Amino acid sequence: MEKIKIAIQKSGRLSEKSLDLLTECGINVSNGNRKLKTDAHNFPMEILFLRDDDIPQYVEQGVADIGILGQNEVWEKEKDVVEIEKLGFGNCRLSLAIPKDEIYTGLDYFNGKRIATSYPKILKKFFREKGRDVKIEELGGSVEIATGIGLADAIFDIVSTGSTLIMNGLKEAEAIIKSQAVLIGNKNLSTAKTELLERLLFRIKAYKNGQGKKYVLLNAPNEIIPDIVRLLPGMRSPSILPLADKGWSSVHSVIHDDDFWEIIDELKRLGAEGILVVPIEKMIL
Ligand SMILES: Nc1ncnc2c1ncn2[C@@H]1O[C@H](COP(=O)(O)OP(=O)(O)OP(=O)(O)O)[C@@H](O)[C@H]1O
Ligand SMILES: O=P(O)(O)OC[C@H]1O[C@H](OP(=O)(O)OP(=O)(O)O)[C@H](O)[C@@H]1O
Ligand SMILES: [Mg+2]
Repeated sequence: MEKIKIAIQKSGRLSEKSLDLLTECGINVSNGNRKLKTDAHNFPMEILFLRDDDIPQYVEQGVADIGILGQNEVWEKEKDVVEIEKLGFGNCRLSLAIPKDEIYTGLDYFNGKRIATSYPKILKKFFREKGRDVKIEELGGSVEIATGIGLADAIFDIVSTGSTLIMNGLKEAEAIIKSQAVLIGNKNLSTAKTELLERLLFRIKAYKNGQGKKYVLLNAPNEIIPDIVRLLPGMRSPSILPLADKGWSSVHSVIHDDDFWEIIDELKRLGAEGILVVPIEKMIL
């Protein structure tokens, strides 16, 4: 039987979350013995553990059929691959940063300056579009050190919390682009592999749909049910079941984490009782 080959990061920011996603999709992978290639136990899938920089090229060539990596690497490598699905982790931005005591005057500040980065293509394209002339110093990593050692006047690198910038005496001047982990794929997958990809995607979407949502069950007197339904639209509409206690119903619905507490407060104010909140593992729409 044909297997789909997926490339994930061997060790780094995305490794654990990539494996966790496969686990959430019911795909069991054992990687205890540092093997760089392994088979899933219960899905026709082979997992390749690689440097994230190499994944776009391998997916383009078909060495791997699909891969998980940051959009930043996909954009930088400019390989002929398709972005299939955003995965909702590895969220970060690519930013220009300068020494903290400098006065930032807008993009003109960078005219003629040396900027250190591991993302020269993205940076070159950005300044070309903005019509500014900069000198790019390409570095493989530890980019934040570049200004402190006199290699560059500014840097362009990944920022998340901003603490690496602060620790290295820098401040964020411009956030250029946002990135997150994505699933990418080869453009010419066989029919069998496309079917396997569809099965995987179905599971990824079911997992993603359940993220950031809660299942809520509550009891309420029938006269306030219309108000509660207005608050809890649910997926289609909430389920309403009569309780053994006449004049009362049980309402079941899905709510987003974002407005969770506001809705709970309002439900209580309306007179709902016995509110039960349950995490959602998967949701198939
Ligand atoms: N601080 C962060 N917060 C969130 N996501 C991040 C952060 N740093 C990096 N990422 C994302 O995770 C990806 C991998 O980051 P990591 O630092 O592990 O890369 P790397 O050092 O290039 O690894 P490799 O050894 O595989 O080349 C990045 O390309 C980016 O998409
Ligand atoms: O804004 P922050 O939350 O501080 O995160 C940003 C840092 O995270 C990444 O490095 P990582 O820690 O993955 O180490 P690396 O240099 O080995 O890639 C990135 O290259 C930045 O240096
Ligand atoms: Mg890398």
